[in-house]
Amino acid sequence: MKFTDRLFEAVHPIWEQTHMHPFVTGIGDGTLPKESFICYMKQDYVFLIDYAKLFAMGTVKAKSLETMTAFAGILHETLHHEMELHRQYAERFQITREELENTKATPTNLAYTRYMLSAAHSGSLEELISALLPCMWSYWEIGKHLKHRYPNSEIHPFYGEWIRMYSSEEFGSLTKWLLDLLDDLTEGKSERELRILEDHFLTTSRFEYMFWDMVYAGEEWKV
Ligand SMILES: Cc1ncc(C[n+]2csc(CCO)c2C)c(N)n1
Repeated sequence: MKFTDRLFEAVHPIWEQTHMHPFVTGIGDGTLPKESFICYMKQDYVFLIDYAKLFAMGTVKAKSLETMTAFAGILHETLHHEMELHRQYAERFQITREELENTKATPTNLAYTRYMLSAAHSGSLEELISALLPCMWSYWEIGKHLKHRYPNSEIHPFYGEWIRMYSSEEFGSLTKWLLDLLDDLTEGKSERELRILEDHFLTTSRFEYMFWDMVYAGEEWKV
């Protein structure tokens, strides 16, 4: 069994709940209040600034020029393509780039990015990939799920663009590349090592769920 098949089985209950989360279903059926979505976009923008650094660290830890080039490509894609989606949504609400960039990350957002950056700093390339993988894989799954469950969601005047981006073949092939790389890197690894990777993967999968929940609840610093 491929290591990523094992991860897919283990994460199934978390993803089932994620797909049913009211924030996610609200994007799908178009009922999510726009203010909630904008709050998510702002938190996600500062999340992506930190997250992009993981790809930069991937270029440093890569063991071949091919892998190094691929990580540099995803880094570019995130900064120029994915974050452009956020900048465009913000523009529709007259939110300036400066305001977007200066969004104060919530406790959950910070905990999530710090967890990944810490695993990436102190761990192997496999650890780095296992920690960052749910971010890409879960969005690809959500994009496909929403497109299938809500057939008109792709053409929704506000949320359609979001769904088209995350269900796109382009995002799918980036995720598949990462899955193949992790399967390659984990071949022949001991059960003890695999368990550490699975633990990173499940922890950040739970953080993905918490990110949706945090923007739905409107989490803020209390003092
Ligand atoms: C909390 C959160 N989790 C996942 C993504 C999705 N995402 C982030 S980077 C990347 C790959 C290439 O840009 C993808 C799919 C997000 N935006 N925010």
